[in-house]
Amino acid sequence: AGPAREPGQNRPGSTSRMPEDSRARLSPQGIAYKDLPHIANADGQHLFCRYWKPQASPRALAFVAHGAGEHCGRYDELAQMLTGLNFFVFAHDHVGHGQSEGDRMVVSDFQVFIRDSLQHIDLVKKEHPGLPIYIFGHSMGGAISILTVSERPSDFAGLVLISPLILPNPQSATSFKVFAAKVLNHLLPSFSLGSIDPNIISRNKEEVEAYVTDPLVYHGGMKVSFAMQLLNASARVGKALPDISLPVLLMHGTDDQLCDIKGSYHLMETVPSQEKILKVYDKAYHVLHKELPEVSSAVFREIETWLAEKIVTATGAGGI
Ligand SMILES: O=C1N[C@]2(CO1)C[C@H](C(=O)N1CCC(COc3ccc(F)cc3Cl)CC1)C2
Repeated sequence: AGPAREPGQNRPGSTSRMPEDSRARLSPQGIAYKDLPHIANADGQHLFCRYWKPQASPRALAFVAHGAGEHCGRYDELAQMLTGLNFFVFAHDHVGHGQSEGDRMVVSDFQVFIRDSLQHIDLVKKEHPGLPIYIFGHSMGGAISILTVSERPSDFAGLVLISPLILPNPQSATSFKVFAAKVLNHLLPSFSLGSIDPNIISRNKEEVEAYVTDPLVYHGGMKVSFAMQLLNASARVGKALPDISLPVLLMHGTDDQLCDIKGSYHLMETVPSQEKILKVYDKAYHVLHKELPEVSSAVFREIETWLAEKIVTATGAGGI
């Protein structure tokens, strides 16, 4: 009956699967989740997590929500900067992204991203009770952050948004495309609308190259069903803005072709926050934290300055 097989090893042609528990569950890259920092979401899907711990005991927490098709490892530099301010930074790869489970860039409902973020935030808050928590979001992660804050209006000390998805870009979501997407979604939800042109994410060629060669970034086309979820998200964001009243730091490039800067202007006109700052970067493209050096260094400095003054006053360690 052929060579002896390890228990559980499938015989060719057999349909039985490996035991579906954490011991055997492998990431899309084939790494056992038991060897990776992870959480299991409410649907039992394993989400890969990253944690950046400060040297001293943390003064604040920061959750980072990454964007469509990318992964939280791309925020290492931002996180390192924040640990320098004694922040404990944490993030995960959203369902269907990076080293987390789920079909690539597929989500049953945009709310799954918000639900999973709140689960992770609640988990870390339990380990660090009483610390102020800030939430960061870029692009689609900006929409996730806004909707996460709108579910917990008093839980967050501040919201930092880097070229957030608020209004779909009129090019990528013309009314015809929206109509077509709605019709297609019923007929061919997996129909591909084509992938993001990497050259429009940043003017920094090295960063474009890093994006193109990053194996954890999804380079396939965007499915109609996912585009519908993004449209659903931007509609929900529009409804949530009037209830956002926490401090907001917002940054957007004038030449962003993926998320319209008009969305950020709209946010500034709509959120009732007492403190809301919009920094506009002339001629900059979409990924401001991975743009030309003068832009990205200004973005990091902006965030660092804004936060430094906030946690000083928050911990009352201000001047005399
Ligand atoms: O560093 C980074 N940043 C990234 C990549 O790598 C950019 C990407 C990201 O999140 N978005 C860029 C694309 C955009 C498309 O939007 C739509 C498309 C069709 C449609 F019908 C309706 C919409 Cl709204 C969503 C937001 C994350």
